[in-house]
Amino acid sequence: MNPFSASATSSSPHDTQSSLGIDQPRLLLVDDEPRLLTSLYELLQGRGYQLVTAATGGEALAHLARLRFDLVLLDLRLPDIGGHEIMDFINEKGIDADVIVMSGEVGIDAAIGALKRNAYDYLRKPYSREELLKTVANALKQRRLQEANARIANQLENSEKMYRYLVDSSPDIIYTLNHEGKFTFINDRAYQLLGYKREELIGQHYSILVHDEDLERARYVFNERRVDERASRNVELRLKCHAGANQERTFNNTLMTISLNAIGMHVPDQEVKRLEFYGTYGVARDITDRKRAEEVISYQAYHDILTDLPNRILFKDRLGLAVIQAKRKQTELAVMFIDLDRFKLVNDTLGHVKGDELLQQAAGRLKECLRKGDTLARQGGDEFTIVLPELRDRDDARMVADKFLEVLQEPFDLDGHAVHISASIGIAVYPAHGESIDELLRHADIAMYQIKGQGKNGHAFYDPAMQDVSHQKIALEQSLRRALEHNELEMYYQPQIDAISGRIVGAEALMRWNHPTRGIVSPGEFLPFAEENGLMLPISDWMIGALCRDMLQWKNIGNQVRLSLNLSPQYLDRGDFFEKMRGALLRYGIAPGQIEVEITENICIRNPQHAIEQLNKLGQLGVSVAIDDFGTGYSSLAYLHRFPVHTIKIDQSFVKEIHDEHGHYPVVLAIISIARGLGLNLIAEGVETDSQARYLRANGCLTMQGYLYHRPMPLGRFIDVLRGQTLPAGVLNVLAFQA
Ligand SMILES: Nc1nc2c(ncn2[C@@H]2O[C@@H]3COP(=O)(O)O[C@H]4[C@@H](O)[C@H](n5cnc6c(=O)[nH]c(N)nc65)O[C@@H]4COP(=O)(O)O[C@H]3[C@H]2O)c(=O)[nH]1
Repeated sequence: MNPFSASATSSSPHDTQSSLGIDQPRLLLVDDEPRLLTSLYELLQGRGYQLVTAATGGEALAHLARLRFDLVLLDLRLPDIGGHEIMDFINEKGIDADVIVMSGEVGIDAAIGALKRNAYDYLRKPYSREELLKTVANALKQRRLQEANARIANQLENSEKMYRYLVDSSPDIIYTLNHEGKFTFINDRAYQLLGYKREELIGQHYSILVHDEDLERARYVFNERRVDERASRNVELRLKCHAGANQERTFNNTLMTISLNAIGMHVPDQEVKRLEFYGTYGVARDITDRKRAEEVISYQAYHDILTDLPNRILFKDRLGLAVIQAKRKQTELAVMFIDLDRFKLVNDTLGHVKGDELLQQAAGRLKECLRKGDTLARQGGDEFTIVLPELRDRDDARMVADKFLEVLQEPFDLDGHAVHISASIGIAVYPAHGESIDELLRHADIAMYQIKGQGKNGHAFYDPAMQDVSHQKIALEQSLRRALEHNELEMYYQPQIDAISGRIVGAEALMRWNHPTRGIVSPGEFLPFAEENGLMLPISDWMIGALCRDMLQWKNIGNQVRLSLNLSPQYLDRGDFFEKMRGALLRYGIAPGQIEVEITENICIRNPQHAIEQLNKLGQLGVSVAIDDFGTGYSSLAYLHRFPVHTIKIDQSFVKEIHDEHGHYPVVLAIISIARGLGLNLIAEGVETDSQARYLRANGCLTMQGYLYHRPMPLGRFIDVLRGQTLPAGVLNVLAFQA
């Protein structure tokens, strides 16, 4: 039994921890010769080693199985199990311990056998103490180095793994190029983004990826040699993707925009003692989506989304450039201002969606009339502007304008509705009509308004005399405001006659403006203007008050005829219209049943729900509703059921058609039968001749309004006429004639 084995080790029986590094190296001393084992033990003791001894092969194997050793000092000749067998055991079990064989064997075989079994060294007994100590120290040193190496190798391997993982799972393309610009490494992302496999790119020149137009810029980045902060950063380039192979990108699989950072790679040159360039290292980020978003944003900033045309900002820019060019080349250019006539009507009647569709179709037609280099833009609403650079002469502009009018005249198909519109076009020519952008645009606008004022559907070149017209407009606005303040407005009344009895059954209130210098101005001249300038609401407020005051005077003569008043769409749209009306009737003590409001068909379709509510409230109050100008608007018959309508007025344009009392006028007949079918009252407007009156009467329209009976008249005269109701028919006619 080994005398040292119990005391020789302080390790726990299950201790398998290496003694190198943290603890002292652990050595197993194996020798069957007690004296040798003791002297070996004593020799190594106190030198910082943990020592375990074994006197037999079996004992040695037991220790090896239980503990981890750094070094085994092994005698070959043991009584039970030989040294070689112990080494075989060590090798087979993969025990990580170095072995120094100490043997008295003189034959070479023992030494060869030991070295074959990976012995660290072979010491022939008797060995010198120094030799043994040195060999042990060397073995442990080598072992320490090996372990350190293994640790470093392991760390390197881990770090390599980590970097490879980071590189391959990076959202960016990461690559290296050699000094010739050929790929030496590229990560997996290249395949996902560009559609090229790694092996397709390795060895290829970077230029196969770069968009031709960007090659020049790419040269600097892909050949980047700098490594400091001056190295390329965030350089934008377009790369070509592998056609078809790209699965991830759903759009634009031919080009990808990247933002590229690159730095040079260098190795120390031993001979000349400086850094030698051997390639570049780069990271490319896919910024296609961002670029796209930026492009969309910038496109939207300069284009009209509805029609896809340049907007006013881009137009001004283009016009500015065209003016500079024209100045340089001393040529003329034309600026046009187009406003679609009747667009508002379409928008109000068919709704905004159809209105938008009309604008799109109109824009498409206008675009087709242009040459390359011309710019068509949408200013907003139904207004378009055009610049025709390098005009040969004004006839060119005239021809283009004619073409515009021609293409817009064709009916537009809006979901089965054939819609007709026209346009008013104003033209200003550089330099004659202005040299600055604003001047040209303003003058084209003035020319356009001139056409509008002249009945629309045409074009006109700017003329300085037109300035007067626009000044007149400003003056008109000012004087209309003054008219309200100075009480220059007045209500006239036109009687409505029962054709059978010849009696006045109602009257239509029509507004007049007693202009201080122009005399009596009819509403057609100032009300549309008031609508445009926000004056319609105060004017309508005034109208309600004036009507109520006037009606009090009829009341005083004991007359109860019904009064029709015209209601502007803007007024009906206003939330408090109903309250105003009710308040006024209450204040003046007027019976609502005496009032009928006239609305045009278009009002019913503009905002049907609101209109229905307002008109229903009026109906509940007792006020009745008449549809004016019936048959001229866009309303469909279906609306008649939805509105609380009591009366339809046949528009005077249809009445005018009647020349022969025995003729056939289908539109008039259709309107009469609609009124009859729906149980509505019917009034014919603009009756001027006996034959018209007779035709209407014969076909069932019994209430007439028109010059044949009475012209619209001021209140005083109207009251006289009402008083005369009791007079014989002949006297009535004289009164009518005087009016
Ligand atoms: N040729 C001819 N014309 C006749 C005859 N009988 C009546 N007229 C005219 O025909 C127009 C009928 O009025 P409207 O259709 O409601 O059309 C009106 C109405 O839409 C609007 N309007 C008139 N007064 C007011 C008002 O107080 N408020 C609002 N919102 N609109 C008004 O202005 C339009 C034009 O009014 P006025 O110039 O007064 O023109 C009136 C009237 O003077 C005739 O036998 N022959």
